[in-house]
Amino acid sequence: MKLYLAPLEGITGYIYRNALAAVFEQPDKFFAPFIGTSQNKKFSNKEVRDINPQNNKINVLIPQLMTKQTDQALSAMSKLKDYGYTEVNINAGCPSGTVVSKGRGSGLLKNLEDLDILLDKMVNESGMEISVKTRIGMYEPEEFYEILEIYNKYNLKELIIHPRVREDFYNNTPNLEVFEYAYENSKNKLCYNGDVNSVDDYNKIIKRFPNIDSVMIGRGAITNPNIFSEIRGGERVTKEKLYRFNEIIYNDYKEVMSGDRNLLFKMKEAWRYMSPLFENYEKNWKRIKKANDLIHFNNAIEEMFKCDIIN
Ligand SMILES: Cc1cc2nc3c(=O)[nH]c(=O)nc-3n(C[C@H](O)[C@H](O)[C@H](O)COP(=O)(O)O)c2cc1C
Repeated sequence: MKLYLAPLEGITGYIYRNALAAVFEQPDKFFAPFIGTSQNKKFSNKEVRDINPQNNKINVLIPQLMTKQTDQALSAMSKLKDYGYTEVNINAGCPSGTVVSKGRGSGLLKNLEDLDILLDKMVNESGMEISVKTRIGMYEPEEFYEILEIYNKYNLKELIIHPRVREDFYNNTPNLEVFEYAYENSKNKLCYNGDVNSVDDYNKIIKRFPNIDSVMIGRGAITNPNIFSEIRGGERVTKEKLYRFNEIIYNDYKEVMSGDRNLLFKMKEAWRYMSPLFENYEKNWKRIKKANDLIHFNNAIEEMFKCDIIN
């Protein structure tokens, strides 16, 4: 079973990915947070930094496009090819209002004719392999039956399913019945994504769906970046490794970010997820959240590291 790190915009950029790979066992693939397309678009400096292979000291990176327009998609793909990429992932899952209103992300699932045309061009004219990361619909899980018919028309590298509808955002629980329908009817290789936060969660998924090809983990891996190793039978995450990981992202963000405020914001975002790994974390997480300068932040982190890791 292959393991993937999900893309998390604002969190799993190249600095984060490199630190994960330097300290912990790597997943089989990392997916980069989305790049949005637009007319005559040049990649921004930030986007180039993120996907430039020279900046990515990890085994495999798959770039992701947030797109609706075929001409824009093809143009972005040709640039990605110039960086040496042979595979691209399409975002058909993002639930954000500004994205969906433009018919992108999970908004792609509103108009299946357009989705069909987009996939046709990307699969047949780009010369790249295409994978799709999809939700199961906009409003109702039953939408997925028709959506799967579209995906089944194409030879995708893989189909990654986060079995929630757009209206769920991140609420409710993943719909495993609909995933089961995909398991029985997808012509493409399947990857499961959604709420895998522990080795137990992972085992439940692969017990029920033993023939899937891969499992993608997002928030569970941001909370515990050692989760890939633990799933493969490795030891529980240690404080020493987390300490090193924290040090690396702190120093590397510091180098590229302008101003302490941005660095603080970035580090707090990571610790929002990581804090619950520690016993009685609430008090120290509050201190981290409240820290308005780096001295207070670092003191709060030192206090957090005095606590044990939960088992
Ligand atoms: C802060 C945040 C940013 C995300 N950014 C992206 C993104 O850029 N592309 C994408 O396909 N999904 C994105 N997602 C969705 C995740 O990749 C994943 O599908 C979702 O969190 C469910 O998996 P999980 O329960 O393992 O986290 C994002 C989710 C979060 C919480």
